[in-house]
Parts: sequence; structure tokens; C-alpha cells
Amino acid sequence: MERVNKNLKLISKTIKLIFNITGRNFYWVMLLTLFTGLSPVISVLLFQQLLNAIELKQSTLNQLSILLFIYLGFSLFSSWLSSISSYFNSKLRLLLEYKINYLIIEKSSLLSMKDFENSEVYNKLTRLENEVGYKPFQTFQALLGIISAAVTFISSAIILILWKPALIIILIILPFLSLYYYLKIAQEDFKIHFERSNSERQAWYISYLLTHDFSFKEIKMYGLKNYFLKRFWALKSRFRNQDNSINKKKMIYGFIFNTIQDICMGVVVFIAVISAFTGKLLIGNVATYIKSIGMIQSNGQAMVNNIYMLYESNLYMELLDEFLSLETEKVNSGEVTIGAINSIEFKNVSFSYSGTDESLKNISFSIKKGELVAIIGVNGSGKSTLLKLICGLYTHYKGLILINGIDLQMINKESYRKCIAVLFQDYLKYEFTLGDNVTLGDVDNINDTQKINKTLQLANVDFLKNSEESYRLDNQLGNWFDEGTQLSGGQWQKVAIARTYYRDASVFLLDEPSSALDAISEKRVFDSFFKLANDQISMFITHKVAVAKNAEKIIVINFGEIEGVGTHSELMSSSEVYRGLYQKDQIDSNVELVKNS
Ligand SMILES: Nc1ncnc2c1ncn2[C@@H]1O[C@H](COP(=O)(O)OP(=O)(O)OP(=O)(O)O)[C@@H](O)[C@H]1O
Repeated sequence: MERVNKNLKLISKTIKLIFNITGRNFYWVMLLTLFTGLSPVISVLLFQQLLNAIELKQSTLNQLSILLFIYLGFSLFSSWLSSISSYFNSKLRLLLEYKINYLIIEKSSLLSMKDFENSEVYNKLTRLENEVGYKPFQTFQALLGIISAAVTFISSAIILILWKPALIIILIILPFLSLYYYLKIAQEDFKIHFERSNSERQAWYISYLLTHDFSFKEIKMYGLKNYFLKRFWALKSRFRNQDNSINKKKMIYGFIFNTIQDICMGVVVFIAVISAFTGKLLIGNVATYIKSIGMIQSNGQAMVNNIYMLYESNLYMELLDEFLSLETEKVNSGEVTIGAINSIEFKNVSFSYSGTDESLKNISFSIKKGELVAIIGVNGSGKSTLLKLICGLYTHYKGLILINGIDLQMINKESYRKCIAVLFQDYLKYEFTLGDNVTLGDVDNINDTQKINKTLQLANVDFLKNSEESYRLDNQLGNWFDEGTQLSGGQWQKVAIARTYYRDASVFLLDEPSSALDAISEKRVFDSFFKLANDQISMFITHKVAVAKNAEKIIVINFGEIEGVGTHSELMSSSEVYRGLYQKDQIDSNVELVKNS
């Protein structure tokens, strides 16, 4: 019962959502659906008049012609309306698909980083995206199907009941019984789908791995194709068996109900024919009753099928409803709007992704405008996490982050983020033009060709050049679209650095900006970054002491804690971790020397 109530609530929510999206079109489609439901019955009644007029021979040829004309005119009118109806249906299909897709991606962009790192939210999103092309419309179609079939069913039933009131018993009991059993199967179907959603995501993931470029090389080289295909097929076979067993149940129930219904209706047809034979009924009426019986059978079944489909697509609408109701990140909640960042201060900040293990513990430091700061530490020590906290991507931290002396939680995030230019470790490689790849750093200023060229130079981009000072900005990058130039890992990184520099920011944050660069490019990139760092806050993450030592302040992170803060020489005497990293650097450069000699 609880499930039924939930489904009814969902259906009403779905109708509201569809109404909000489709607006006036909704009324038109409803009107046309009502007409589509009524038209077969009107047509049958008109035909009955025609047949009875012929049989009774009381009408003139003129009157007969008028009746025939009305009947044919109505048929033509119905077929016109049916074409108009299918036009409106396709219009709505597109509107629903695109608008719901839009709502999903709009909502995704408003979620917080925490939501995106939550597998449940992420999986929901993937599933919604995958089925957006047909599920919402399927729900709508099922609703229309129910309305249209119900109108035909009820009006046909009225015709039969007016003739033989006792028929009401068969007409009502049979469809309800059938619906009851179908809904029981639907519930089982729903439960199966719900329980296997994790396995369905796994199957989806395997298919994603096998059909995308990022995974192609590794799958090929490690010979994983057959292994993955086997896993995929095993999962799908299990789903197929479950679905087959549901379909078999549906078939058996359908078989039983159709047989009972056919026998009952056969008896009614028999009574009608005998009544006509004995002169108690006119031929036109017999034809109407027989046709009505047919319409009751087919529309009764259509109603049950559509209710089943609606029930099934409710699973999707439930997901959609949950997803659209997720709390969004409150970017405008902070009262204070800022135009520039002059200082950043962490006071006893601790942070945990999962709510259990802390990735950062008790972090305290401060940075002022004009400072160049390096963050150094071994893998997994918490450097990138610290950078993401500075970016304001997480709000569930303990302690205090002060920006210009103001609590970050109080600052309007939109204004805050405008002040920051960041290069993440997993920066994006936009499959757009070279120019777009740079100006996406500041979309409010996309036409400053001179600045784009200068920024590319600053980031040491030494390819796709027209001349010394100008670049082929219209050159498409990547290989997803026509005439694209695929870049190497290091070339992509330089373009991403240019994007960061293009932003008119007061804080520059670079997370391992030279991870994909050769030694010469690395030196050039850092030289230009160090030159840039005069009036802003500049911060970079590195594993190399040789690079970090150029900073005025170096923060050493170890196991999520600050192990030392200071200049190179200060840390060489005070920080064990720093000295360890320095020695490792030395060993690496000696190995390089030996290799090169
Ligand atoms: N999205 C996440 N969800 C849960 N835990 C995470 C997430 N990102 C990082 N961690 C954990 O937080 C810790 C710190 O990770 P972080 O990426 O900040 O380290 P890092 O110092 O930048 O490492 P590296 O030098 O390898 O880039 C690690 O233990 C890691 O497992």
C-alpha cells in the first residue's frame, strides 16, 4: 500500500513537472487525447445509425447520403486530428527530452564537490543521463495511453450497459482483477530492478570502459577485452534471466485473463447475434455491440499495459525527483562579496572526505599578497586537498579559513572564485580550439587576441604558432572533432597553464604544473610563474625541492599535518621530511647525470 501511495504521489509530481515543461502544449495534447479516446465510439455510433437507417428503409436517399457524409466526414476529421496529435506528441517528446536533460545538467553544475565524490549521487546522475532520451516521454505516453484507453473503454462500456445492465459485473471485475495481478508483477519487477541497480552500474561501467578512448590503450595492451566482455555478458545474462521470468509471468497471466475475457465476450456476442436473428435487435445495434466488445477488450488491455509502463517508468521519475531535490551548493549564500584576495589564513583546519579518516589535521598558516609559496610533501600527504580547500570547494571542514580576515563561510563563493586562477592536477583538455582553451580561463573576456597570444607565450607554448608572437588560435585541439590536432601530455599541460594565466586573478594556484613537462620546459614554466608572482598570492605544489626552494615560504605537509614552514635554508635544518625530499632529489639528479654522461 505504501508503495502504491508513493507511486501515486510520484505520478502527480510527474504530471506537474511535465505540465511545467510543456506549458500550453499540455492542454492541446490532453484535448487531442480525449478526442482520440472518444472518436472510435462516436464512429461506431454513426455507423450504427447508417446501418439501422438502411435496414428500416424509413429514410430518403438524401437523408441516407447526409448520414453517410457525416460518417465519412467524421472519419476524415479523426484521421486529421490523429496526424495533428502525432505532431504534438513529437513536439512534446523533443521538449521533454531536451528540457529534462537541461534540468539534469543544470542541477549537476549546482551540486557541491562533495556530491560529485559521492558514488550514489554520481551513479544516479549517470543513470538519469543514459535514459533521459526515452524515459520521461515514456511516462508521458503511458499517461496519455491510460487516458485515451479509459475514455474508449468507459464509453464502450456505457453502450453495452445501456443494453444489458448486468454486463457491468464482467466489465468491471475482469479489468480490475487483471490490473491487480499485473501490478503485483510490476512490484516484483520493480524490486528486481532496484536490487540489481549496483550490478547494472557495473555493466554500464564495463561498457563505458570498452567504448571510450581514454581506456582503449590500456585495455588493448593488457588484453582485457575478453575478460571485460565475459564479465559484461555474465551480468547481462543474469538480468536477461530475471527479465525473462517476469515476462513469462506476464504471459501466463495475460493468457488466463484473455481466455476468460474472450469467453465472456463470446457469450455476449452470441446473445447479440441471437437477438438480431429473432428480430429483437437491429443489425446496426448488433454491429455496435460487437465493436464495443472488441474495443473493451483491446482498451482494457491497453490500460493495463500503460499502467504497468507508468509503474515501471516511475523508477526513473523517482530517481529524477530525488536528484532534482538534492541540496545545491549555496554559492550566493555568503553575505560578503570580495573583489580581490589579499590574505589567506588557516586556523586549526582539519578535513575529512569520508567523515572518518582525516586527510588534513590541524592546519595553520597564513599567506599575504605578493608572497610566493610552495607546498611540498610525499604522495597522499594532503597537498591537493589543501588546494581544494583554499578554492572553497568544500565547506565541511573544522577550524577557520580566513580570507582578508573574513570567515570563508561568510564570503559569497561566486565573487571569491572569480579571484582565483587554479591549475588542478587533473586539468581539463577541452576538445575546442586553442583560443577557446585559453579564454575559458576568463569567459567574460574572450576577444582579447593580444592577451591570448601573450598568455600563450608566457606559458611557453611553443607549437601551433603563426609567427613569433601569434598563434593559430582557431586550431581545433584533440581528436573528437573534425580537423583537430592532438597534443602531447606536456603540450596540453602548457595550454592549461596558459588558461590559468589568462584569468585576471589575485590568487594563482598551480598543482604540480610541470608533472608532464620536460626539464627545459619545467624550468621555463616556473621562471615565468616566479616572474608573475609580484602583486598576487602565488602558490604551487611540487615534489621537488629544487623547484620549491625558489619560494619565499615553503609549507611541508606530511600525513595531513604541517611538518614545517620556512625558507629552504630554514627547513634544511628544521624539517626531517624536507631533508628527506632533498636527498631524494639529489639521488635523482645524480642518476640523471650518470645516464647523460
Ligand atoms: N576525493 C577523495 N575522496 C576521498 N579521499 C580522498 C579524495 N581525494 C584524496 N583523498 C585522500 O586524501 C588524502 C590526501 O590526498 P591528496 O590528493 O590531497 O594528496 P597529495 O598530497 O596531493 O598526493 P599526490 O602527491 O599523490 O598528488 C589521501 O589519503 C587520499 O586517499
